[in-house]
Amino acid sequence: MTELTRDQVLETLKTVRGPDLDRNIVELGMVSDVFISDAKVYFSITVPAERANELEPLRQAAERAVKSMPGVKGALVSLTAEKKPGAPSAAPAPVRVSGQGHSHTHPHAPAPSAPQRPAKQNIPGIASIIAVASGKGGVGKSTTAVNLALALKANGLKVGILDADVYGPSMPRLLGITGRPQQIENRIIVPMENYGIKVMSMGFLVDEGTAMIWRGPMVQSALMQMLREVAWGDLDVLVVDMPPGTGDAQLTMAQQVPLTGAVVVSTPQDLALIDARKGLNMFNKVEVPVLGIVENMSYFIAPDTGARYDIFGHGGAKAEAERIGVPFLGEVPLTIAIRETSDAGTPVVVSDPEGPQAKVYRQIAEKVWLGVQSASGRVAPSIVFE
Ligand SMILES: Nc1ncnc2c1ncn2[C@@H]1O[C@H](COP(=O)(O)OP(=O)(O)OP(=O)(O)O)[C@@H](O)[C@H]1O
Repeated sequence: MTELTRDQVLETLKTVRGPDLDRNIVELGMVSDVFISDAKVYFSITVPAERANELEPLRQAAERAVKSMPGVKGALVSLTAEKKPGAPSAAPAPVRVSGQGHSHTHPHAPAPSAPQRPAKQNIPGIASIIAVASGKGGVGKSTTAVNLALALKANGLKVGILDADVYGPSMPRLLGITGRPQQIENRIIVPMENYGIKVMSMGFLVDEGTAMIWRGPMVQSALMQMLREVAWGDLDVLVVDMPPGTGDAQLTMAQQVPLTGAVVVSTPQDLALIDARKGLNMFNKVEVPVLGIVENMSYFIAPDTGARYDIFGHGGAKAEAERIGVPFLGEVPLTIAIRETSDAGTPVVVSDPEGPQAKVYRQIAEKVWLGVQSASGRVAPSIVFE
């Protein structure tokens, strides 16, 4: 088979009409550079910010068109917001961050006036709980959660993962775990385990593909059961992979789980950042300290040349974090390695622990752990991060 070229992709994209239907998206100059790697195609489409929701079908049409090309194994298309020259950036949301202080030299120092959080019943044996959340789906929240957990483990901590994304549990697949957990006395469930971390997910209890209709109270009780009726043993940290979004279910969850802090994952596009800001506000509302923002799919690394391309508007999350005064935890590039290892159930932190991606996650884990220590008012133990 002949190799797929950018021109062929652009030719195909000419069949996708622009929002005003007069010309196609290529002629309208809406398509970014196109990158092809291992028969997977990556590009973004620039749209006016205010029309982003309305233009989601356009993104899907472009993705479908490319995926249907012979020889294409996959496509990742994102919408990027158009910046009007000279337009002021959106006013920062009034995010108050508990426990982060105002010092530039030590962003994690607890603020003396930090509001008292309502007492939630702690879970015996679990020293700290971190939520990994995103304002919207598909930004790589679960991928970040699993690699963060493994990076914390790699540094000697006792780690568990609770997959609270009951609508689309992904931990069984990401960690390559099959089978059902055992139940011991008093309905207590023994968590599954792989790579040295304990895991509980609704995905172990229902068959994949089984349509689950969850109503709010069911979600809450399933979550509470997975949290409190599981033999977690002693954990330094439990990482909770939250369901995407900032609706009632997420809010209740953030309220009911005794969270030490939250990590918000975003992609760099302005549009994703608007959603990320909603996530930050949600934690702010329930007075859970925000440990920081991770920018995922920050830039693209071509696997053949190792060259770096900033096609996704890299840096947006960092700027946003600075603007609203929350720590910026790090940039994770879009790489084939991260995607393929996740799909194979061997996340990059364990499959290539010395590689550049694992290093990024370890650095994020270091910052998160420091944040956890200061949010819970403890002095960081002497764990040495490289
Ligand atoms: N840095 C990355 N590089 C390459 N692919 C990535 C990266 N991060 C995530 N992905 C891929 O993007 C897809 C979505 O990731 P993931 O499932 O982690 O997102 P999510 O935000 O948890 O999604 P959902 O909202 O559906 O639960 C997956 O196919 C994953 O492998």
